[in-house]
Amino acid sequence: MQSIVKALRDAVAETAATDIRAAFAADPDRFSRYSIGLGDLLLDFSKTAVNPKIMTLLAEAAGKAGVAAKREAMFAGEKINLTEKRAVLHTALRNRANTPVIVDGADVMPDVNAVLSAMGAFADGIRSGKIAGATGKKFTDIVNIGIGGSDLGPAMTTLALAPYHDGPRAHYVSNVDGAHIADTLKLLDPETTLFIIASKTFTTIETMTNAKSARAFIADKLGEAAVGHHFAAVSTALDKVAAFGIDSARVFGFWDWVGGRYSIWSAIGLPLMISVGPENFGAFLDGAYAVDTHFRSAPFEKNLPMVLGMVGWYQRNVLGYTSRAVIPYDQRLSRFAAYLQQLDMESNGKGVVIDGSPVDGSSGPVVWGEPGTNGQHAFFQLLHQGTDIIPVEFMIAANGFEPKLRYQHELLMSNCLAQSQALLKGRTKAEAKAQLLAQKWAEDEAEKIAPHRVFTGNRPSITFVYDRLTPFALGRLIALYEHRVFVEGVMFGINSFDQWGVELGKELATGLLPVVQGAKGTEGLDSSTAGLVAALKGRAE
Ligand SMILES: O=P(O)(O)OC[C@H]1O[C@H](O)[C@H](O)[C@@H](O)[C@@H]1O
Repeated sequence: MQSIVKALRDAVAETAATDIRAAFAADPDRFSRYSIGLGDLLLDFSKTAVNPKIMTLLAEAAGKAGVAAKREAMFAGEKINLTEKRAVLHTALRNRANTPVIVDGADVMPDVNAVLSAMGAFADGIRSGKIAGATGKKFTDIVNIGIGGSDLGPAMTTLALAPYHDGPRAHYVSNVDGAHIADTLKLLDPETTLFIIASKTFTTIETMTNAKSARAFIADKLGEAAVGHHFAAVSTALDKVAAFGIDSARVFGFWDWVGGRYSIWSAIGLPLMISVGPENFGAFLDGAYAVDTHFRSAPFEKNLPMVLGMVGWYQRNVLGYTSRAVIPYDQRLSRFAAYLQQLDMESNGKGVVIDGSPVDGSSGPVVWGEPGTNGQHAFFQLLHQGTDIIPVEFMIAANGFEPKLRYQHELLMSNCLAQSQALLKGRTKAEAKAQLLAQKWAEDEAEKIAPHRVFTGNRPSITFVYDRLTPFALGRLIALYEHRVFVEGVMFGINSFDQWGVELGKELATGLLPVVQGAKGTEGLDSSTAGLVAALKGRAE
């Protein structure tokens, strides 16, 4: 891969690829050349440092790394998650064609369909009031207790699809900090609250601890016998769920071939389904399926996940950009960056390639972001004038859900476009000075102040445009990013589907609990950790 990285670096230098402004000036067709679509979704990557030579080399790099063959291995259920010896089949969960998907000699689709229809029946029952609380009252609130992949997906999507929300209110408790569950329960009536305990492993300490607090909330107010009416669970570990005491009729399973951060399409999506109804949940799956089909069939230069992934890899590994900002101009996508942080950074933040040797070059970038326009009034300063180049990914719908507030949507759209335009265009010192002079600044002062008002420009961005944030559009957007992570992971040569990097901290926390509780001393700890334990103890009331 290093030879192609070198070829790309040479091409960047020879073609002055990072002078994106000049590329626009030289080519009036640049937008149509470097924007591609899928249905109403448009991906404009013309404001990145690509040109014909770079695109040819990126296609060659993808070919050399075997991206297409590895993609097919994933879809076919091969055990590409080698360190956990598992298949990677979140795509089977939205395989709307229902074609067989074989794992260990058996088709997984009958099980996938059975869980989906059980979820649908349960969601309908909760929504209609047919399934009610212990005192016969209809559920007005559901509380999902989960963390990581068992929280971020449903929490992000429930917020994103608020206009479709006609079921009970949905709340999400994830943090082991008692403040989270306490603040949530304060608002709720136990008689009308349903808890969904979501955990792939059903061992995660945060979730198990919050689940016990929720259990006490019901048992204390309504009695032990009421507990069964107020709990449901989602997990791959059905034996552990049974041990917790949740009735098997209210347990929705999934499988070890669904990674936590890829599980929104599984029963982990139950709170979303209860919120927006099974039909809208189906449309959400349809959107993802449309991307799956496209990813497998579209030619490289028209393939959205391929292009997004290869441009991302190029920006990270060839151009050396260390982070990327995801800025939806869509308030309802305000948790999208948090969701992508797990999807991308837990998948591609790795130090070794598949054979265990160190990554040659870089692996995944830091992913971060906040919705626009808010980000503009906070950290955009650094995006425009900071010393690091940070590629930005904008997203904007042509239509909101508030026709009476169309003017606000027009402001939103113009701000989104203005930001990518400003990043590209910049402002020269001469322009800055001329502006100051026009504002009647003295010549010598204008000369001194002008550098502060210079924008280098040529800062890359990608923009997504879509009709409206429907369930279908949301499913499509998430699946697009999932496959982008896949493409980049193949290019980095890593296993995107394990997460060993989260384990050490968990092990150490288990060891530190008795120290924090005072049952064990601080001997053997480094002096910082021992000092911090003492500082906390010294302040405990
Ligand atoms: O669903 P669970 O088994 O409770 O896991 C919840 C989360 O915690 C783990 O530490 C992993 O890092 C995540 O990938 C996972 O989504």
